Amino acid sequence: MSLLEIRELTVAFDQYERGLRRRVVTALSGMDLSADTGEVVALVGASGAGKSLLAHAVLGLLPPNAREGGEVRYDGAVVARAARRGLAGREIALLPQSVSFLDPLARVGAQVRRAAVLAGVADPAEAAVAALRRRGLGPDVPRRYPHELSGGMARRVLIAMATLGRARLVLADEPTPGLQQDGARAVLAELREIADGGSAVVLITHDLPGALDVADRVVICHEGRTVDAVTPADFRADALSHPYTHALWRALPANGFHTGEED
Ligand SMILES: Nc1ncnc2c1ncn2[C@@H]1O[C@H](COP(=O)(O)OP(=O)(O)OP(=O)(O)O)[C@@H](O)[C@H]1O
Ligand code: NI
Repeated sequence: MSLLEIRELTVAFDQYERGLRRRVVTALSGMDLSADTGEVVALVGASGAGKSLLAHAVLGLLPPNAREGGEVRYDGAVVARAARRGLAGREIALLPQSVSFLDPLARVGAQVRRAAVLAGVADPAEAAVAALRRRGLGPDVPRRYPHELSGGMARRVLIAMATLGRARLVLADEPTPGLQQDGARAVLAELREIADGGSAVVLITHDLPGALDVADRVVICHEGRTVDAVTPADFRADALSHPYTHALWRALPANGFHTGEED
């Protein structure tokens, strides 16, 4: 049994039109994903396929109008939605896709320190400064507010926050946009190291070549459901059976063909 096992996860949103009429919008219709200690599992799929929703569901972060079905198992047991929030920080670290996860009203230093406290590190203040320094963010950065950061700097702050503890599971939701190519490559290498050090990593990404480089498995989702899971070694035209995965393969730059499906 893997550290994280998601089975047939479904998510539907209740929406109210003109106040009274209720409409149910299905966003996830059956996502399966597992990730074990030592593994990097990539989750790929077009924009809107439901990747971030899956990550948020694991941490019980979906809004109250979201209805959930299926199972999320962590460390061998089904964990109910409300209890999953308690796993955030020390057990599970989220590297959020959007820099809007930063609190606009709090200084960067205070937010990184709070993440260090949640992660249970010995000296949170020292760990926060060290984590920022490690990302090339100098001594003036802790005093800044999020709006005083560039996109790339904000991304590095989020990476610092998600990696300063030793979470058993890291959910990295598109960790590389806004970073230079070298920086992006370094982040993927670091996620690989985190897995090799004994954590499980779920890497949500639009960078399929990057995913094929670092991941042990690539899970492919399409319109709210997982459709395929392949190892990078099997990501070859002659080994792929699912048509959507095949289309992703053809869309790789090396294979010279564009489907227009991906970003
Ligand atoms: N709070 C919400 N209410 C209603 N629908 C939502 C809500 N949050 C997300 N959705 C819908 O769920 C679907 C999946 O969204 P999600 O953000 O998980 O996609 P994604 O695969 O992460 O896309 P991207 O690659 O662009 O980040 C989208 O159609 C989105 O509009
Ligand atoms: Ni997303």
